[in-house]
Amino acid sequence: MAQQQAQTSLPDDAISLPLPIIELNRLTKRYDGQTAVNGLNLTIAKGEIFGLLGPNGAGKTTTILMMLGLTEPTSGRVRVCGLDPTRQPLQVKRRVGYMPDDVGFYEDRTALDNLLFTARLNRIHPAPARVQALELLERVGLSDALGKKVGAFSRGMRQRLGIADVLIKRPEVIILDEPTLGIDPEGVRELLQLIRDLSRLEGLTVLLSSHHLHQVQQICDRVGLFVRGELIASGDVDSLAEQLDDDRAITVELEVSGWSAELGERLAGLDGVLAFNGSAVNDGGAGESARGETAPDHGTVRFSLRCSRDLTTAAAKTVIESGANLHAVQRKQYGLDDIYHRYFEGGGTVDRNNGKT
Ligand SMILES: Nc1ncnc2c1ncn2[C@@H]1O[C@H](COP(=O)(O)OP(=O)(O)OP(=O)(O)O)[C@@H](O)[C@H]1O
Repeated sequence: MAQQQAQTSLPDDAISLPLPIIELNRLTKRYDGQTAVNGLNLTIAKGEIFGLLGPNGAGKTTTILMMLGLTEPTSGRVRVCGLDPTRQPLQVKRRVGYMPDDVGFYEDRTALDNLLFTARLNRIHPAPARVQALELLERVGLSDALGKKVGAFSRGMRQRLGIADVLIKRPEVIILDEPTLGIDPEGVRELLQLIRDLSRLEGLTVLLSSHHLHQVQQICDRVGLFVRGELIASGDVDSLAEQLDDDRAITVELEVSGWSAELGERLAGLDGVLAFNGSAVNDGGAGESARGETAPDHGTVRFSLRCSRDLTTAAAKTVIESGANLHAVQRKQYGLDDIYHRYFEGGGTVDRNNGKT
């Protein structure tokens, strides 16, 4: 009881809430009557890695440009590090590092020279700039290439140099627009790991735009799904899947020998079955059938049930009780990946009510 009283008497400000670094309220941008960003509300906390995920043309770059003060919102409010980018673009630029999808470097200059040039632009004294540039080149794994001309760099090397380039001014926030574009899978893995380490070690806030769910999933604390200028869901990966897939349908897959039409009917009739599908295994691969009863009697059949609840045990029991042989049973819950493709296939068409398969 005494403990409870002590807890309730704590002042409000004793509860540490994550500090918002980026705040967007009802942010809207229209270009010649076309709405690129529509009433966007989003808060990103200090130290967070946030993934802005969406297909081409969703409005990700436009949102980023508004955060940087490079394009003016039609309406709504943006705050980055507590600053208004439209009115205080230079202050924002000092605190935010931006890496566009195609970073521009002086191709005929070395990696080190390019970093020193950026340092000069940011008014960093030459001596500490050199120390910092060498340190950053090491951090991004380019120490061996510091004297190499950037024109000879691979896409992955350029992106890593791009990260060093945005970090040289020691920003609080880094915004990376499609950072993994055109990099091979191994390079992508290394780059994402680097971004995550930087954020974790230095408390750096990262906003990453991408249309690759897998990449965003690997490193982001939270993801926002952006489609046609609207944020249709945001949260950690699990909560995102829940928000988008209201019925959380589960698929149960069975492989059964000694199949009978009667068994097909019993399985399809289980309470909670939304849809079903069966195909014969032992007939040379042919014989895909939409309904269990058309599969051959006594043969081996792969049967799949889409269910509103987990029917794995009930389905297995039904098979065994029928006297057929259950070779395999597998429960599959659709992940964010399936949901993402369901929403974004067909160029980002979204119909939250009818878009589900
Ligand atoms: N300067 C502009 N003038 C007119 N329309 C524009 C302009 N910039 C963007 N748009 C339009 O706004 C919409 C959003 O574009 P935006 O580049 O922000 O999307 P995105 O999600 O970043 O896509 P991508 O990954 O292809 O860059 C698109 O329909 C685009 O054609």
